[in-house]
Amino acid sequence: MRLHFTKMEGLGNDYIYFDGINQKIPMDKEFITKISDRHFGIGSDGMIVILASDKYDFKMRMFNLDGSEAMMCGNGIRCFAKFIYDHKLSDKHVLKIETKSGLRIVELLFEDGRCIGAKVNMGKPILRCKEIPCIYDKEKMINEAMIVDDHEYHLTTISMGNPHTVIFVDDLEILDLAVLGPKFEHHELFPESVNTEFVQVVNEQYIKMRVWERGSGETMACGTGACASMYASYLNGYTKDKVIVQLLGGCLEIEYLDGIIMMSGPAVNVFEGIIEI
Ligand SMILES: N[C@@H](CCC[C@H](N)C(=O)O)C(=O)O
Repeated sequence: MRLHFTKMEGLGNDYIYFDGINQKIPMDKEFITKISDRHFGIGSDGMIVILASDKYDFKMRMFNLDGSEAMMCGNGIRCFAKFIYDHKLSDKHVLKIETKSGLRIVELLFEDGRCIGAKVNMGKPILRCKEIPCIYDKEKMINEAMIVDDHEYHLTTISMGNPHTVIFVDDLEILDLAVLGPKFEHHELFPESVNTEFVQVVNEQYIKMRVWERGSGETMACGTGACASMYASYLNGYTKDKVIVQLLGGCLEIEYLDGIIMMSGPAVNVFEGIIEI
């Protein structure tokens, strides 16, 4: 069987995109890990499938590098919307997309008639530990001290449809994420695991972030993680309600407006191809 795919990236957070409306896409762990492998496969942080929705315009399913399915993907949903437009699956400039964490509304951004990115209504950040889920004896976890591997970290835990814990640090560059990331990813506080963001506040409108994603490891960027980091910075009084988040792969603009988080950023095609399976 031959499957058409498009490799796309949002700030270097790259996924393999399949039109699952006009072709039947396998969604098992073996297939996803194989095509995502950077030596033996196409190479990516995971896979995203475009599907028909009975409720909204389209439905997104998103899988991490290890084959686990996630509820939401911020960088992925911008590319998802660009894929729909570029492949003429719809000519709408505002799309209603069904995700595992509910409806997300995406407005395409254009330059010289070309779709270059999107602005996404990322919904309400969730702080209640039970809903994240996070096993903690208080209702919320905002700047709570935790000892992990003999070090004290202060955690602010938020769901953006998927779970995130945000840790403020003085210097991002000295962190050994390959060692530190898995300690949080597999911590007993997080029964469904967690994405961990390490954040350095530069000023009230500018933060830097590195991420250890559950199921994919360190990635160049994480859209939901940037939203969680912006909201954690705002809640802890470090920033205003609109910030630029600088990630390894570039910048996102994140705003907290009327209880909702809005995210704007690029979406880029890398290449298209056919894979024989
Ligand atoms: N890179 C993504 C998030 C992908 C899912 C995440 N690893 C999870 O399992 O929740 C983004 O841009 O938001």
